[in-house]
Amino acid sequence: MPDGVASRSEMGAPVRLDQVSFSYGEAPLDFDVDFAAAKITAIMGPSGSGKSTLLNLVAGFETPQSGRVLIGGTDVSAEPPSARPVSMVFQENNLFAHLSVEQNVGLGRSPSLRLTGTDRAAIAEALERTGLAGKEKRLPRELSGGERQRVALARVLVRDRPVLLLDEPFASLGPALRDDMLDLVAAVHAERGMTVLFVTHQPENARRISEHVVFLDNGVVAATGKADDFFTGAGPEVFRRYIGAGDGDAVSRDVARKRT
Ligand SMILES: Nc1ncnc2c1ncn2[C@@H]1O[C@H](COP(=O)(O)OP(=O)(O)OP(=O)(O)O)[C@@H](O)[C@H]1O
Repeated sequence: MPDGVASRSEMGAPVRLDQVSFSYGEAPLDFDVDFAAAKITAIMGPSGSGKSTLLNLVAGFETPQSGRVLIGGTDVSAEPPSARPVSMVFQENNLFAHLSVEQNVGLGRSPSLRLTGTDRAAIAEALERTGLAGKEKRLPRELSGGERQRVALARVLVRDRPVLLLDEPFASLGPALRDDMLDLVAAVHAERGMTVLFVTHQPENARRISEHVVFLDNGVVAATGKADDFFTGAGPEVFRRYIGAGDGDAVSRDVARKRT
């Protein structure tokens, strides 16, 4: 990639949740888990198992009641989201409706949109990379769903942070477009080596780009391992039943029963 956007960043930072406890007021969530530096890890598990909450704890949108969040070995538990070395892409609502494509991407460089020549070159490069060249002046409502997610990815490119959090970012797209987007994430990961935490319900999505799997159930990490093992039937039984059952809640009840 030319100099404008991306001098290759440092390798991704490891992410650790060290005995993190958190609750929205109901059942507590307890996470004690490591995410390998510079790898893509799929976070899977039944609905309500705590996947989005885990990402929000890493991003700083939620704060642990006890325990620590470490990124690159540094305790960031008390840092606001803007101070953390993290980018995040959600399923939707990533963009400001009143700002153009170019401006939405530019926010990744400067929250006030005071952009230098280097910033503008980086933005142009990221738009080219994500297939959005020519659509710079459009507003989000003038884009397709897939294009909007490309804008969010372009912003990630210009931010160039060592950790990327993806919360079901392509769930609303059709299968072919979803595969294109996953391949784009994989290509960017191959170039930059950031640490990616990828929440998904879809085993085929996880399998396509992930090297590791963290499986959550009822607010705890129920299993971790290599994606190759998990998706070739050699993973833990709890995961095999989740995939096989196609009914996360049934598995969840089962695990809950086992623990009591
Ligand atoms: N803002 C909130 N206020 C109160 N409870 C919440 C809030 N967000 C999530 N929860 C609860 O916390 C638990 C974990 O939710 P979370 O969204 O992390 O699960 P998830 O695994 O991402 O689910 P899904 O796959 O359905 O998106 C659930 O019991 C959920 O109802």
